[in-house]
Amino acid sequence: MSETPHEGDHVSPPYGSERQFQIYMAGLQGQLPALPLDVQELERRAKERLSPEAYDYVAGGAGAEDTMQANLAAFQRWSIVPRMLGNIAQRDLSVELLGLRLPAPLLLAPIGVQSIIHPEAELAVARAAASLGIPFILSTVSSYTLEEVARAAGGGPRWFQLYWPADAEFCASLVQRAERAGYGAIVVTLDTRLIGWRPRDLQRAYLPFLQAQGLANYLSDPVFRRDLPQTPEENPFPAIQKYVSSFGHLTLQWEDLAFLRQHTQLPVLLKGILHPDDARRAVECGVDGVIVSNHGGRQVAGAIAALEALPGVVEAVAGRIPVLFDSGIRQGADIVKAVALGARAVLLGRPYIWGLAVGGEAGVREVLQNMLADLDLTLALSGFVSVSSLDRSALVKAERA
Ligand SMILES: Cc1cc2nc3c(=O)[nH]c(=O)nc-3n(C[C@H](O)[C@H](O)[C@H](O)COP(=O)(O)O)c2cc1C
Ligand SMILES: O=C(O)C(=O)c1ccccc1
Repeated sequence: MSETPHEGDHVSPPYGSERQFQIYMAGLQGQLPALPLDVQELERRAKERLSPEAYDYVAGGAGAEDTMQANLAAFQRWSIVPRMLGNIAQRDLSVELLGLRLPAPLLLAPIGVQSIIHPEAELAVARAAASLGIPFILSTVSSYTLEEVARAAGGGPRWFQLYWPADAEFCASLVQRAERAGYGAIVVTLDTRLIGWRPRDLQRAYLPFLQAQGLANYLSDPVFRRDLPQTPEENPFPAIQKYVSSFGHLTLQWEDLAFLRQHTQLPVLLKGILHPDDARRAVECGVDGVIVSNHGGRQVAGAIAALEALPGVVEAVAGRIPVLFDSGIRQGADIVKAVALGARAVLLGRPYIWGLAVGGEAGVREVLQNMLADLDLTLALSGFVSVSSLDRSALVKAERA
């Protein structure tokens, strides 16, 4: 089994200017980038490849999708104020996170049921991430088992996202499998104990896991399988039924987090924190990190934009544990802004799924390489040589709406 990398042996991404140069030089040989660099254009290309229901499932959000849009708009309300004439020859995008040194303040967000996007699904994503030393967070509802995905990742860093099931013994089984398979942290997603009101999916009556998609970690689990009247191979419906009825653990409360500590040695992070009081509560519970996120606007229509929630959470946590961020990261400047507002690192969501749809493993890698290059150049041109030197002084609140 693979070891997760330790401090010091991270893969350094090449400078953004090197990637730029490669792209221009390849162009002289008549070879243009395989994927659109513009993320909206990339999404349009993905839409052409995907079934309408799979596209809408990924692209859509809760209610009138106002929070999903607000996530992007919030980045426009902060502006970088670049500084000139620093020495920017030597640059370092790396950050320390829970004992790991990451090549950049970037991880891949957990996204479920990727087999609706591409047959290689999470395996392709794991390989692409590992090739760059970027950690990925595997969803509980993955299309391949967490053990299969771990093998695909080789020695690449990986975390496991937990949808905490109602059955405690099954919950323990999942986290222990993740620990054995070399996942380096457990990310407990708190914002999706029920699925949000998503008009696009409801209009099509589309729920991927009702077609037994995304159940790999359930069907491969001895505890989950134990009391089924028939094996899932004989008849998938009892398993689907059991999955649906136990998915959201609606009576779970803060006190129950101690249960995880008793069943795993791994660091625990809470994903979906938006309120400063919840952030304080998380610190009091002894968790190792929080992720500010509104699930890409897929859960509570009308919820606060994730970036708007970030400063309040950072203040409440007061440096005691790392604060991560997702929901709306689309370009290098967005990472700069989130880090300047106090995020240790960010999670990339939908954009890598568009890369997967258009180009499989190579598509994901290209999206990541472009993101890293864009981040490096944006940082350097703003006058910074390291991610760790970014702070609020890099930003002003924009005048425009
Ligand atoms: C299609 C889709 C499936 C997702 N599945 C999961 C999941 O299984 N577990 C989870 O914690 N978050 C899940 N998320 C939320 C992402 O981890 C992340 O919070 C979100 O995509 C960030 O928003 P953005 O993609 O707009 O940047 C999913 C998001 C999408 C778009
Ligand atoms: O669709 C989602 O956002 C999500 O998190 C999810 C929840 C359950 C199963 C698959 C994905």
